[in-house]
Amino acid sequence: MSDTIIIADMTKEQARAELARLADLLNTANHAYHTEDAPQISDADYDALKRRNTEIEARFPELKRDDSPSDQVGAAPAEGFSKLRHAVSMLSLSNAFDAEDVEDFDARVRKYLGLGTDPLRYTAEPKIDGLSLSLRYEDGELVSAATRGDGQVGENVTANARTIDDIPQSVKGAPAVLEVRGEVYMSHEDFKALNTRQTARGGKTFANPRNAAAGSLRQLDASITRARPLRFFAYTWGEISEPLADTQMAAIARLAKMGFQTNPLTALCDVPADMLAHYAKIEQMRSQLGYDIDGVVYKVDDLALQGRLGFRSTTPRWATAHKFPAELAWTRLEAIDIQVGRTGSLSPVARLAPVTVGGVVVSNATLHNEDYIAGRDSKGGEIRAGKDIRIGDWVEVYRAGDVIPKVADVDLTKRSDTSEPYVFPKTCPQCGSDAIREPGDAVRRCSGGLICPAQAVEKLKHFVSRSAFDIDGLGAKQVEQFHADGWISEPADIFTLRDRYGTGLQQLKNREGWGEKSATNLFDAIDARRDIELARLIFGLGIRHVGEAASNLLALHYGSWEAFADAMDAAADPASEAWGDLTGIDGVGAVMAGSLTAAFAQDTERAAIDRLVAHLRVQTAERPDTSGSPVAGKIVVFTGTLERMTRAEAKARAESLGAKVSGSVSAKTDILVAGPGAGSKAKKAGELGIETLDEDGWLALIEGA
Ligand SMILES: NC(=O)c1ccc[n+]([C@@H]2O[C@H](COP(=O)([O-])OP(=O)(O)OC[C@H]3O[C@@H](n4cnc5c(N)ncnc54)[C@H](O)[C@@H]3O)[C@@H](O)[C@H]2O)c1
Ligand SMILES: [Zn+2]
Repeated sequence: MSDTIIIADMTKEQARAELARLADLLNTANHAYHTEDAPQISDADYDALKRRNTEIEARFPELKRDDSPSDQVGAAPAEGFSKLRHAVSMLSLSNAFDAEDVEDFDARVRKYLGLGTDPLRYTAEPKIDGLSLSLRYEDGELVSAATRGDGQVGENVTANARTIDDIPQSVKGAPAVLEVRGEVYMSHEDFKALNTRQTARGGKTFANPRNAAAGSLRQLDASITRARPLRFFAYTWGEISEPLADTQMAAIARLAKMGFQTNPLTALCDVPADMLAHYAKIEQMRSQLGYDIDGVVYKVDDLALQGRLGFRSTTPRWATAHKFPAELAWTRLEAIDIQVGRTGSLSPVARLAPVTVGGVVVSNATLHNEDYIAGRDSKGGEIRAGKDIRIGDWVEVYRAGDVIPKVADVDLTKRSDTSEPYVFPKTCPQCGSDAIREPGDAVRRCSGGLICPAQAVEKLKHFVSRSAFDIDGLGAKQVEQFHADGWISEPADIFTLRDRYGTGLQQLKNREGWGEKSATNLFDAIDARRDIELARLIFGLGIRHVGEAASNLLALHYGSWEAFADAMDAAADPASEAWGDLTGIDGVGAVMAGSLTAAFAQDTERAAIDRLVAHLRVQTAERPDTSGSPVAGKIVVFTGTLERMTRAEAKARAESLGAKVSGSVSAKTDILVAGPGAGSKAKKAGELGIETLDEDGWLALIEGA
């Protein structure tokens, strides 16, 4: 908005045109945010536009439009939902952005009430970044649930609300009519897991937990909402047949007693300084809460005073939202380090002059890969308007949810004339081997394999990780130490540690952090892992593309280490039957198969695997006992969208019940499980007369098995 006119200099005509432009922009933004759950601009930009609109209206009150954005709350209910009219409107909140705004709020309230300097109490509580929901209970039973909509009429989401664990179906000790209001939100952990699941099944991912919560609650099909882990905090109420209490604090305590979740960070404040102190405390805790908040809400505690203060057109006079500054900051990029991963990937990391972003000190940020640094996406398109990132640049850093900070922008006006574009290394900084970028891969990789110390350490860390060998007392830290001291350089070395260093325990015992007991425990824990499940061994090898789920599939398919290793050798020839058998496993594609056979065919890598296996007794993978399972031996195909489990979960569960999961429908197929959007497979199954179930039907079939 660099070319916008300063409000003080505006003519009436310019103001009229500007108000029209802002109404248009804000309308579009509201629709994208509230109706589509997919904002097109940042909240900070939206707030700035809205403020500008208010300021122009304040200077030219006669120009205020009938459809002024200042008089609007949210957006009208979306098509498809039935509508519910709120008995008491659901409004927005006025905003405060700094200490002065908070003091002004207190002064306004006092003036309105004619309180002078008499004591006045407020509550202060986190502003949850989700979407508001109104729950209506009649005689203690939940009868309806509605979103805010435009404040007067919301969307009927009763069936969806019933799927949320935090929302009681019935409450004891409530007034005959009780509308409980609060925020539906999604935790960071659940948000991440949801996006992972969505990616795995090719569904849409969400930009942030708020969008995910809104998109999940506002579903026409409640079974989708059920599959999404939503949560609810109660913080206010609508229509009530009798008062809950005399104060905000006591009313919330009563809701908590009825079984609603209420926020534990709610505090009573006697003066604005207390409010600011609580704000600072909450801001400090923000990154550890596990869910998104975007500010602190202050409310007059005395409900009689709330009643006297009442409402403006879109906001109560007795409350305000003190917003956190955007989680953005500018700082200097001091260096770019290259980290080498387990599979040799070279990952650039920005080393930053330390800066506080949203209450947390940040000194590193990810730069993803060389294209990202150059200002391009993986398809060669421009990002950041094509601006590249150079050492010495001033960069804008942001945090989204609780993930690693990222670099959003570069300030070219502060770039030094002598700076040069960053040259991404073409050799591995750890071992000097060529770093190669395969066509179609965004990542450059070290070709050094096991001679690369960085890859070796990462491989060792992976080897001892939870889903692999999971050796008690041998975590990432110990592995790094042992590797740095030359005690271990490959997994096989772990199993000779006792022979090499255990005599008298002198050496290990003398190391920092180790005593005789912990040393003995470590050796024993290592010995206990000489008996290992085939799936853990396959996963522990750390072969690229071969994850935990695939390792389980491979173990079940081949049964024993010998059979597996022989098959990998034979499958080196893509014309072989073994290759066909390998790629025929549902869940193993050609890319994974290629990666597996290459690892076995590569001499040094193969030798290291053989050295490891020589120390192990690999258990044969037992097919689970499936006698009595209704689907044992059946060939099952999944198609369409599954809403209550991921495809991988569905497959794993079916296999654990003795079914064979196949990727395509044929005359041999016994059951087709078809979710919404099932296409040709469902049609074919119909033609072949194959039993077809929906997801619920399938779950009912295997229930209790
Ligand atoms: N990026 C965009 O395009 C876009 C568009 C529209 C709105 N927005 C954003 O949405 C917000 C404006 O929407 P709004 O009208 O809902 O105002 P708001 O979010 O600033 O405040 C009102 C809402 O706060 C919520 N809330 C959370 N915790 C609360 C608590 N403890 N007590 C009381 N209320 C609590 C309630 O849902 C209430 O409806 C702004 O943050 C704005 O940036 C962004
Ligand atoms: Zn290397």
